[in-house]
Amino acid sequence: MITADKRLIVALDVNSLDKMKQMVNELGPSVNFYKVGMELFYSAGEQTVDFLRACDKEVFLDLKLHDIPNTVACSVAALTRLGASVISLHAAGGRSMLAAAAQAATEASASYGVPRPQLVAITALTSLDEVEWREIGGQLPISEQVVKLACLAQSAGIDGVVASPQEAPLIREKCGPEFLVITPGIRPRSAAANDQKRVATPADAIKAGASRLVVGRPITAAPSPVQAVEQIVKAIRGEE
Ligand SMILES: O=c1ccn([C@@H]2O[C@H](COP(=O)(O)O)[C@@H](O)[C@H]2O)c(=O)[nH]1
Repeated sequence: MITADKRLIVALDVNSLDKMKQMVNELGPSVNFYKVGMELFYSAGEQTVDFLRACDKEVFLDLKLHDIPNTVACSVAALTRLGASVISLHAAGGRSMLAAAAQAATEASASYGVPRPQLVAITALTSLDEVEWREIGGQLPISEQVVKLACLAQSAGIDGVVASPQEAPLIREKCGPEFLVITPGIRPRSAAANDQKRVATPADAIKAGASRLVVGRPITAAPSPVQAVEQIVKAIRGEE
């Protein structure tokens, strides 16, 4: 079995604690970073994070917070207590919301005695193409808006963004090497795109400057999830 690579985050998009445990046990030591999203968190709650932390796995809590500054800041404080390494919120919430969230993460981690989670801002969902983007009022091309939101998030004290690998080079150029760029929309050549529109292969995403890749169905729906992980990790390491 291949050694785990922290650049791969597996999305646990299932609807029960049992299904989550089954996948985590099946993948064993080949994966050390998991994403808990809305489906799993709303189905099974905090126990999901507790289980993963007890297994010594890192957690990206992808709840995509988007509300007024006070509500998001209080939610970040509550989630910080759970011990996730990364928490997401929407860049479109604006500068005040982003700054309040960053401050809440710092204060809550100190008061709960847990490491400060990294906050990442959702830019434009990878399921959107230019047509749907314009339909919701997008004025700039997606890539320009993504970079604009990344710069806004960075200047408000946010640690990184979630974006498509297609925008990663532009974000790197503007936001520098330390800024976290997490990319979903990852599809190995043989995998179906499903509902994703702005996609790239694992190798191309790394070359484009992604810090971490989020991969769900190409692993969790594969005939052998372990083999799928092995292939993706090899691609991340440039060994394919
Ligand atoms: O823009 C975004 C933000 C988040 N996601 C999440 O990533 C995974 C992708 O799953 P796949 O099965 O590999 O498509 C999923 O949990 C989304 O909620 C995203 O896809 N795009």
